[in-house]
Amino acid sequence: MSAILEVRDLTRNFGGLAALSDVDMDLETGELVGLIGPNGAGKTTVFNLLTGVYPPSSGTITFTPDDAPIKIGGSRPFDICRAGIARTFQNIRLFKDLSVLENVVTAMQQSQRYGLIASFFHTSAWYRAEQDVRERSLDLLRIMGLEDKSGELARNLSYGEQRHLEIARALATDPRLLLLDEPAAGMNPAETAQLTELIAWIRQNFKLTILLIEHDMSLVMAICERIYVLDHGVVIASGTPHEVRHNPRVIEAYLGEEVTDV
Ligand SMILES: Nc1ncnc2c1ncn2[C@@H]1O[C@H](COP(=O)(O)OP(=O)(O)OP(=O)(O)O)[C@@H](O)[C@H]1O
Repeated sequence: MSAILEVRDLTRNFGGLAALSDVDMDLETGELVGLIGPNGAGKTTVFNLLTGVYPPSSGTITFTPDDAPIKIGGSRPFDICRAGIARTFQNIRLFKDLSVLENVVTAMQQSQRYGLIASFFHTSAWYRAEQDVRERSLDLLRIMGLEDKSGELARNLSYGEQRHLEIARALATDPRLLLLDEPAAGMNPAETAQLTELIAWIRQNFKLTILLIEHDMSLVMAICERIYVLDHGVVIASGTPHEVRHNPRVIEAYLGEEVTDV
């Protein structure tokens, strides 16, 4: 295995607040890694820096999807997405007034390169490419269990279905590294169990590396090979689920009874 992501001394300040301080993190290609910590620990800020929402105050992020390392700290979100990092959001972000299928199609089109002339004159090559995007989008909806809903407006989906659609949109950009921000938030235990299996399946079949923020410990402990624990912007522990849930610093910081019970 080789490192697909190497984060060194990552720091982000908001005014006087150190949201992240000197964070180091390594992801091997193909790993499924959890990022946990109490509210306000800095988890989403890690995702925001990895996807270019904010530049780091200092530190480096090196993404190596293939052989050539890419320094992404400070790059634009669009370029980072093109390089192969996709994410979902804690607060679902969909085009609520587009159909389910159109939501995936628009995400997939972002990562397509049409020639200006082809898209302006709607050449036959353009039509073929559009058809291909539509078919691959339907395939993704099938995988996410949303095929029957492809014509529905996104706003009419249940909360759990909207979370599945977000993942389909992220997969549509053909990522190498997928960042999932609380994918099970708002789901009941049965939905969470189903999602847990789906995430493991996606990782395996799309040959993805996944970094997962999640408060639901049953999901984290079930599928993550390694876990990083943040508290007040600092990595206080990392290791296997077993190591992390028995780490006194972690228990004290936030997990307490919940993790020892898992
Ligand atoms: N754009 C911003 N401006 C100012 N402060 C911010 C900004 N983004 C995050 N913060 C602060 O940085 C800290 C870390 O926030 P972050 O959202 O990364 O935490 P989190 O671990 O994802 O929390 P939660 O589990 O509640 O989502 C918090 O104190 C938050 O208020």
